[in-house]
Amino acid sequence: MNNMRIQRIQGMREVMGERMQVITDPREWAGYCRRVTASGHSLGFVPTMGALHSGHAELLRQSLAENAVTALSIFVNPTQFNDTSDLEQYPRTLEADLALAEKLGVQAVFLPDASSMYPDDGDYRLDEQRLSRILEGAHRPGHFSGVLTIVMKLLLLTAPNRAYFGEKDYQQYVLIKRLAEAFFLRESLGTEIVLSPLVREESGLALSSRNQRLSDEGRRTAARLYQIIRRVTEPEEAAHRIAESGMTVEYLTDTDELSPGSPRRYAAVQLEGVRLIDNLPVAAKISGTEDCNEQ
Ligand SMILES: Nc1ncnc2c1ncn2[C@@H]1O[C@H](COP(=O)(O)OP(=O)(O)OP(=O)(O)O)[C@@H](O)[C@H]1O
Ligand SMILES: CC(C)(CO)[C@@H](O)C(=O)[O-]
Ligand code: BAL
Repeated sequence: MNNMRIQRIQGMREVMGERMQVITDPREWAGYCRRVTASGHSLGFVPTMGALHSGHAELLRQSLAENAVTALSIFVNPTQFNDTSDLEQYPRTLEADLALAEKLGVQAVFLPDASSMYPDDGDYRLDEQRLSRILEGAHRPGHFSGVLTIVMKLLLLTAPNRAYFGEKDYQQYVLIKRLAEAFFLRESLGTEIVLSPLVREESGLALSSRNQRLSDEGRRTAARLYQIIRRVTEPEEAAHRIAESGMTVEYLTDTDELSPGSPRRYAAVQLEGVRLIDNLPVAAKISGTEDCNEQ
C-alpha cells in the first residue's frame, strides 16, 4: 500500500475514533456509514453470519487493503434457513468474532437482531426465478429468497463502495452480483460486488463455520471431498467415491449455468449431520490421475 493511502486510512481512524464501533440499531448503522462516505472515505463491507474463521479474515483483509474503512456485519439470518435445527445449531462465537475483527483493524461491526432487520415480520421478500432454483436452491427451498432479502436490506443500510462475498458460496455470489445489476445498486448506492477467493485448510477442506460441528475423524473424511472432486473426471464416479468415503451426496454437478463458458463443479454433502458445500472451476481439476489419496 502506498504512503498516501496509509496516511488517508490513519486520518480516517482518527476521525472515526480508534476503538471499533459496535452498533446494533439499523438507523444508527446507516447514519454511521453515511458519515464515513460523506466525509470522502471509501467504505468496504463484509456481511457474515459470524463464527469467523480464516476465510472470513481473508475477506476482511481484502476490504481493509482496498478501502479506508471496513464494516463487518454479523447476523444469523433466520429467513435463509430452510431447516430449523440447522438454525438452532448454527455456531455462535460473538466474543471471539469481535476480538478477531478488532485485531484485524475492522472499524465498525453491525450486530442487529431479527426484529430490527424484519420490521415487516418477513412479509416482504425478494425472489429470483431462475438461477436460485438450481444446485443449493433445489436442495434448500426458499434459501436464496432469504439470502437476497437480507443482503438487499444490509446493502441499503450500509451503501458501501465495495461489498465482499466468498467463492466458497459461488452460487450466492452470482445471485448477489445479478441482484446488484437488476436493481442498479452501482448507480443508486455506488456499490460494487467483489468476489473473494476460496480459503481452504491444508487438507483441502473448504473453511466453513459449520466445520466446527465435525469430529476430528469427520474433518479427515470431509477433506476427501475436495481431493475427489478435483481429481476424478466423471461426476458420477466422483459422487460414487465420495459416498464410499462415508458422506451422503446431495448433488455433484458440472455446469456453466452460473458462469457461462467457464464450467464449474459444484458439490454438497452431508456428514455427521453437517451440510458441506464446495466448488471449483472445471479447468482447475487435475487430470491424468484419478488417485484421490495423493495430495
Ligand atoms: N472458506 C472460505 N473462503 C472464502 N470465503 C468464505 C469462506 N467461508 C465463508 N466465506 C464467505 O464469508 C461470507 C460469510 O459467510 P458465512 O458467515 O455464512 O460463513 P461460512 O463459513 O460460509 O458458514 P457456513 O457455510 O457454515 O454458513 C460469505 O461471503 C462466504 O462465502
Ligand atoms: C451473505 C450472508 C451474510 C447473508 O446472510 C450469508 O448468506 C453468508 O454469510 O454467506
Ligand atoms: N454461507 C452460506 C450461508 C448459509 O449456508 O446459509
